[in-house]
Order: sequence, then structure tokens, then C-alpha cells
Amino acid sequence: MSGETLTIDRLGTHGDGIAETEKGPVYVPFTLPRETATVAREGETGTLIALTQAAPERAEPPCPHFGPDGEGGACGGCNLQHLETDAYRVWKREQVVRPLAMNGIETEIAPLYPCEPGARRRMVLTARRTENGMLVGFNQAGSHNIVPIIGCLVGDPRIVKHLASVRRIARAVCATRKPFRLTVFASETGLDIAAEGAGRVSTRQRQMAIETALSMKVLARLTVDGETLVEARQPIVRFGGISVVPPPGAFLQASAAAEDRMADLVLGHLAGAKRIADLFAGCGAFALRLAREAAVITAESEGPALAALDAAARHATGLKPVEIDRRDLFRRPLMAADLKYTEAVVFDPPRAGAEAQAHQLAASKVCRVAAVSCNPATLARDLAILVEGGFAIDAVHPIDQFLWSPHVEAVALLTRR
Ligand SMILES: C[S@@+](CC[C@H](N)C(=O)[O-])C[C@H]1O[C@@H](n2cnc3c(N)ncnc32)[C@H](O)[C@@H]1O
Repeated sequence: MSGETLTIDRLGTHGDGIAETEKGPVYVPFTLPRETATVAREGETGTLIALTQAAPERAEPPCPHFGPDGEGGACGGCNLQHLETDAYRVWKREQVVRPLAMNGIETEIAPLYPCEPGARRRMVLTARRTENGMLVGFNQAGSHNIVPIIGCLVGDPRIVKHLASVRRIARAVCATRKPFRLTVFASETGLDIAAEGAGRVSTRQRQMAIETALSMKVLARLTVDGETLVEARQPIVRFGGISVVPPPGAFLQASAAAEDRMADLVLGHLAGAKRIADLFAGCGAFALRLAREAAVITAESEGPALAALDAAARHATGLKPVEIDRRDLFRRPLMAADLKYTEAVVFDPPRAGAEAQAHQLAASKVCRVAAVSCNPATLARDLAILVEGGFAIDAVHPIDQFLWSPHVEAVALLTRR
């Protein structure tokens, strides 16, 4: 394949190398700044054909699925394995620094808290039946093609070791030619597998799926579109020692180490408050830990997650009262008046952020806020609202929950001036 020679100027927010050319920017995955490469160009998209000059920061990517020649296609999971560790960490921290600066926020930003390979305890895989068998893996970068995953360096070995069995389960529950989603969570009691969108399972298939699942000694639970087919054991996740049975496919922080770090920061900042609100509470990763010392009101839109949180709080001993409030916090944020007796708040929204809620917090009398986010752009927007409303940012802590990907988690700690 012929191509043109480009020099890469910088890394973009999605981790692609960017070459600035007379005809505009060209995004070239798997390249680094100061590298020269032969690239096949189609508009703004460049495909790396060959590297002619490598950057000193280039490292040997450890995963066989990585890169344009990756096994089974270029996996869209981790696209920064070719960047040497120190440079990678500087770049990752920058992903938090830059949007904050663009929003006029000056504050202390801690070094990146690193996470180790093998820590991803919750893997969201895509599966599809093909003529050549069942594919289970991650989507190829920028496409719906599935890269069948044999090994995964970021995945928890408790999941990765059993990917062949996960594939057998996918085959058993699959009643469609369309791709479907498999969420695999390494719970304390075994794997919790949730299939969604696999089609209408026949009675015979259901029987096969149950037999396959029961033969898998490491399986705790198998659900299909929320219906439990097998529950050999209740899947359990522990938040600061408090056991929770998460609903099928529930949101849980991707890595236990990252969650522990976030929880330490949140608990440390909110210590001493007697009444705390946990907004976008999920199954209670923060709320249940906080409830050891403070009354907690939790708000969240997913009923099953709140029910799991509620059941855990009822079963645990020695907790202060935990209230639950099912609500859509985008449309119906907790109003400043609702927060009258609340001293401190933790919020951890999805990628869209918590704009409406931030306005209410700004107008409230809440004294301390811990803002947790997986999207630095919306975090920066929400922090600017809080600063405008009288808060000062004490510190921001970037956490590398999504190793080798362009995604980063951050915890911002704020106090009313
Ligand atoms: C990033 S997760 C955090 C969950 C929890 N704090 C944890 O650490 O496990 C975001 C949570 O926000 C919830 N959520 C999404 N949109 C929402 C909305 N509009 N209103 C309330 N909660 C929402 C999701 O269901 C999810 O549980």
C-alpha cells in the first residue's frame, strides 16, 4: 500500500497521533509525537503503514492484540501501550490538567495514581455468532468488527482465564446474528455473567445454557436480559467490607484498587460530616462506606441498583441510617432547599456530568463536596459552576482506572470559602 510521509505533532485526547498538515489535521492511531510515518490517508483518518522514525518514548506494546497488526484486528481497548510508562503517566495526567485550565480553574493537581495490569474486574465484551463460530471480544477501534480476545492484560485473571468458558456461554444463550453484550464481573464468589440483547432464547437453548453454566465451577450467576438462568452462588461485591449483591450487569467501578483509592479520598475529605448525600450512588460504593460514620441520603436513577444498596444497608450492622431516593438527577436534581440539612456531598455522574446538580449545589449551604468523574471535560464544567457558587478546589486527583486507554478517572475535593 502506498502512502504519504507524515510527522506526528501531538497526541489527541483519544490517544491518536495527530499530524498537522496544510489540508488540516490527520489522526493516525498507534503513532507518537515526533515520529515520522508512512500513512494511508482518507480525509482526517490516517492508517499507519510503516514507521520511518520512532520516538524515544516508544515502548514495545505487551499485548498481542495491540496495533494495526494486532492479532484478530486492532483492539480498540488499549491504544496507548506503545508509550513508555513515565511519558504515558504524564500524558494521562495532562488529560485532567488541560480541560481544567481551559475552564480557568487553577488548583493543585496530584500526580497520576497508577493502576496495575490485571485489575479490570468488570469487562464489557461484545459477542456475535458468525459462520466460523462465536466471536467474543472487544470492538475494533472505530468499528463494529469484533476482535476475538484470547488473552487480555488489563483484565482480571479470574475472568481472562475463563474466556473460553465465557465463549461457550455466549454460544449457548445466543439466538441472534446481531452482536450482543456480555458483562462479566469477577465477584467475590465467582463470575457474574450478564448477557443482554442475545435474542429470544428457546427452551432447549435455555437448558443448554444452564448445563454449560453449571459445568463452569467458577460461575456465580448467569442472567439473560435480567432474568436469572443460574445462580450457583449469589455474586457479592464488598464496599469497605459491606456485602452487596449487585443486579445483573450493574455499574461497578472497573477496578477495585481504583475504587479503594477514590473512596479513601472521598471519605477523608468528608470526614466529620454528620449528614452526607451520595448522588449518582449506583450500588453504594461510597454511600455504604460513608454510612459507618454519617447518615447518608442516596440518589440514583436505576431502581435495581438502589434496591441492592438498600438491601445491603439493611443487612449490615452498625451503619447510620441510609435513605434511598430514586430519581433522574439530570431532570430533577436535588434542589438547594432539599440539601438544607446536608453538610457534605459526593457526586459521581456518568460521562455527561452533573451540570444541573452542580447549579443546585452552588446555590446550597453544603460546605464540602467530593466530585468523582470519568470525564475531565464535564468535570471541569461542573467544577467551574461550583467555584462560581463559592467553592474553592482543594485538590484534584487523577486516577488511572483505565490503564493504557485514553480514559481517566478524577476526584476533585472542594470546600466552601
Ligand atoms: C459512574 S456511575 C457511579 C456509581 C457509584 N457511585 C459507584 O461508584 O459505583 C454513575 C451512576 O449514575 C447513575 N445515573 C446515570 N444517569 C443518571 C441520572 N440521570 N440520574 C441519576 N442517576 C443516574 C447510573 O445508573 C450509575 O449508577
